[in-house]
Amino acid sequence: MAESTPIELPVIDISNPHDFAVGKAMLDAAAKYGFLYVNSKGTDFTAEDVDHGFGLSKKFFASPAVEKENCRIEPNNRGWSGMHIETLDPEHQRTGDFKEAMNFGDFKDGKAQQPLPPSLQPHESEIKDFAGLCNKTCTRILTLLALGLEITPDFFTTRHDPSTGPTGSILRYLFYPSLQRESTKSYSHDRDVRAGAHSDYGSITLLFQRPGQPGLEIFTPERTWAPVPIIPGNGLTKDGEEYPFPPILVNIGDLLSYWTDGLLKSTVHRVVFPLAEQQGDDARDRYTLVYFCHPVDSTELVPVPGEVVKLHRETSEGIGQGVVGFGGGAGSLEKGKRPLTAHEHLMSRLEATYGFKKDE
Ligand SMILES: O=C(O)CCC(=O)C(=O)O
Ligand SMILES: [Fe+2]
Repeated sequence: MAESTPIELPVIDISNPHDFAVGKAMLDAAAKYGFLYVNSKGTDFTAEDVDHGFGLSKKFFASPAVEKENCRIEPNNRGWSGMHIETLDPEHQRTGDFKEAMNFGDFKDGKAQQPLPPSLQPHESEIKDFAGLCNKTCTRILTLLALGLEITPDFFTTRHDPSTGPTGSILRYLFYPSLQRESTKSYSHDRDVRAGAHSDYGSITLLFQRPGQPGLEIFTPERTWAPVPIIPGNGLTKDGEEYPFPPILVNIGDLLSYWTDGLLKSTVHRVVFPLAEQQGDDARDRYTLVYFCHPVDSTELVPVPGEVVKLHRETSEGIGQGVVGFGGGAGSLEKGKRPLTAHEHLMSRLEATYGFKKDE
């Protein structure tokens, strides 16, 4: 079986979040693929920040299971989920995802609002700082998307400001053990996957990856699975320089797709064991850091204003056909019904994935 052709996505420089042309380029990519890279130079991160984040994640996943057990994931989506606990594509998966994850919710006055395991307790402020940098980078991206949509530049950022109220934003450490680990013994190539096909729930997602640890694939408009390279193109920036760390992969989530009536695409993706890994020549653990950015819980998802979304709404046939993010589009709300809040939108998605309702 041949590995399919990798997808080519644009790499966008977000160092100036007020550049209209960059906003348009970002909107184009978000509307066409739902995925794009941002150049790691011109974000709010240094290579050291990112290395340090991965270091903490490794330390956590290597810690004893009994310590992680005390931080088990809760219905608020915070905490640790062990191997096979999450099943992102329950219709097609026989076994849960071949991964472990640790989710951190909002920090308040510098403190995590959830139990932290002993391996991470001494690092609370570093984790908070990393989440803060993620939020800052998302502010740049959301400003550029607003420019592209020709609405007030702070339309999204004022609604994603965690200092104004609780949000559903999550920083997530992920660990996908290689096929040489004991915990992947039961893996069967025909039936199993590292993370099942899914779309993300929030506004935008940032994904940090490590060189040499591939696995992400996206479902293309041609209805094929395409691997996403960790470092795109020839591995260098447009100016022929090396990236300080692999470009951050950004994707649009269901909520932002819903909010823009499907103009921005929430693209289905999954994580697999790459062919080389399956053939046993190149066993690699994969670690990723993910930031799911969500609006403040109380945000009402009234349709995003402006001519760009309006024109899309008038010309698109997608509304109500399951391609505009979960639950139709904000613009197709029946008369007399109140808009969903960001919190309600998230809860409906989480219930569909974890089935928390069933256990209540
Ligand atoms: O780890 C990855 O590569 C992707 C993770 C992901 O898609 C998710 O957690 O939603
Ligand atoms: Fe995802």
